[in-house]
Amino acid sequence: MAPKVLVSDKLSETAVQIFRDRGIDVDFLPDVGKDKDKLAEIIGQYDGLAIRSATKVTEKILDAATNLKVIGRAGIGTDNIDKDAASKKGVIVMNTPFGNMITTAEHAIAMMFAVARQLPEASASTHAGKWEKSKFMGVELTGKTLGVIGAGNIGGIVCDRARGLKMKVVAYDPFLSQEKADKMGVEKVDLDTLVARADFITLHVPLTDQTRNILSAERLAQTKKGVRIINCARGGLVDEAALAELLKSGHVAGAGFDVFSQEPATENPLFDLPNVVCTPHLGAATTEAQENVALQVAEQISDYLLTGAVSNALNMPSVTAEEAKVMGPWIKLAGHLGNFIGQMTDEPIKAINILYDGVVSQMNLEALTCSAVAGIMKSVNPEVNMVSAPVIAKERGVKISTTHQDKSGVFEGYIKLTVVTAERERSIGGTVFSDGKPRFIQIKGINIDAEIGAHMLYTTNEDEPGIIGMLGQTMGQNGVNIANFTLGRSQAGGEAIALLYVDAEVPAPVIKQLEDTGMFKQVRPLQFDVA
Ligand SMILES: NC(=O)C1=CN([C@@H]2O[C@H](COP(=O)(O)OP(=O)(O)OC[C@H]3O[C@@H](n4cnc5c(N)ncnc54)[C@H](O)[C@@H]3O)[C@@H](O)[C@H]2O)C=CC1
Ligand SMILES: O=C(O)C(=O)COP(=O)(O)O
Repeated sequence: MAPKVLVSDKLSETAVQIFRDRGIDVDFLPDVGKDKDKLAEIIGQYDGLAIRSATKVTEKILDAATNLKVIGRAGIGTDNIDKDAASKKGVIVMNTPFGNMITTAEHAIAMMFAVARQLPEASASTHAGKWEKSKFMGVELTGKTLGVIGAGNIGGIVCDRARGLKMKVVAYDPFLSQEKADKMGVEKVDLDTLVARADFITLHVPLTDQTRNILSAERLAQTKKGVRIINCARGGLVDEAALAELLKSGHVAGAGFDVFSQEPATENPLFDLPNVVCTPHLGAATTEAQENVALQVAEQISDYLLTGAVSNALNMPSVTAEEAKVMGPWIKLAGHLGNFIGQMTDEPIKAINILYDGVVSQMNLEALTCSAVAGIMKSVNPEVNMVSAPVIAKERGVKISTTHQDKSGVFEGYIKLTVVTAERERSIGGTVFSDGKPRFIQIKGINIDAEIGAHMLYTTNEDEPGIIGMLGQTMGQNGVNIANFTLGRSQAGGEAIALLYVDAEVPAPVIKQLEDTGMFKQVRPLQFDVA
């Protein structure tokens, strides 16, 4: 059945066309995002959701989204999505980090000019036939200092354009390296210095717990008299009430706001103040940007739903379509290795180590690790997937480490997974043969060669005669067909293991019968998702 996607915000119809062209069933309901009850009612039908900023993807919506696999944000900011809840539920969250960055940077520059020359008020006055030539005295941008808070993609473009306008640019961004700042021709400063020196301040940070209220009442009070403040990033970054007071007192000379703490904004302390230019979240509103983001988000969602390729995800490592093809069997192997250990382990896991050797060590290890961890967690929670597993593991305090080397010898590559609990350490190794089939090649340090089937039986015993006969006889008596049988024993002697690949789940009484023989140390039925 074709995957189904809901577009719940006003995206360009290009997105709808792309979904259709790619064979995806799409519902274009651009007003449903604003109606949270309706959205909760229908979201359960969809595998994918394409949104802008109007749709709020809350935990409640995610609870109702029982089939959802991916949320695609046609734009940059994802503060309207409960990403923690999405990750826990295994839903990938993607955005389109570059599609509207130029457009938004241009809007910030436009705001700066509008505020510097009071363009909206001068225009309204002229329209009204007033010709108030002496009322609208402006300031030049040339030679002024621009303080950029957040010098990422949009902030970086703003810096570039501002330098073209002959402004001095100072930037505050803890993740901006000195080398990058030098390359951009900006001075890297701390926030105290920025607010003390800037004639114009523009914000380009995401809204997070760290950035909320970054221009607080106290910070705003430290700004230079006559400063002009531009916010085309997110409402909630600036204390609007405090700014309104500073505008009224004349300390702040002007402000340009595209975003507000409450949106849609019908009331705001900044409204009706002179020299405050407001736009209704138009930062990304150009035909070019809207085409870009619609096209990108539709391609990304389609790629994921149809091929497993992941790009621009915020809660999952990227996997290209090419990688998805080459890595597919290895991702499956990592999952099976994890699942084997998960099914063998009844006590809490303290640490997971994954060794990647040979060809596999050159692959996208993050994705492989997510798959292995998901395999482990699946035995306790079948809903876990590659997105949610690392989050759940972290919540439980499980330490995950990886190592890689290139000396695999007989195999082109292999993965060895070790899990540590308070009582013991368990490990299993596997590889993928040229036929593309994942196999287990080492359990407890004992070499084997076992194909992986949906139903298996794992036994351990003292290495002594009669075991194979007992297994074969018991299975036969109970009508369990053995498709494959793999044995191994430790080189030092003493311990032996068997892995049986059986046609159906081994019933509990059969397990009991084997245990009652007293010939086995351990008898475990195992299931693997080999589909
Ligand atoms: N008005 C509009 O329509 C639009 C608004 N936006 C907003 O602009 C924001 C920025 O977008 P991009 O530049 O593309 O994101 P980005 O991720 O490329 O850049 C954000 C920068 O902020 C920095 N940063 C993070 N925490 C910080 C902190 N506490 N203090 C200082 N800097 C910090 C990061 O290091 C990064 O360099 C988005 O998150 C979104 O909220 C984006 C597009 C359109
Ligand atoms: O991309 C972003 O972060 C934006 O804020 C753009 O928002 P919008 O898609 O215009 O609702």
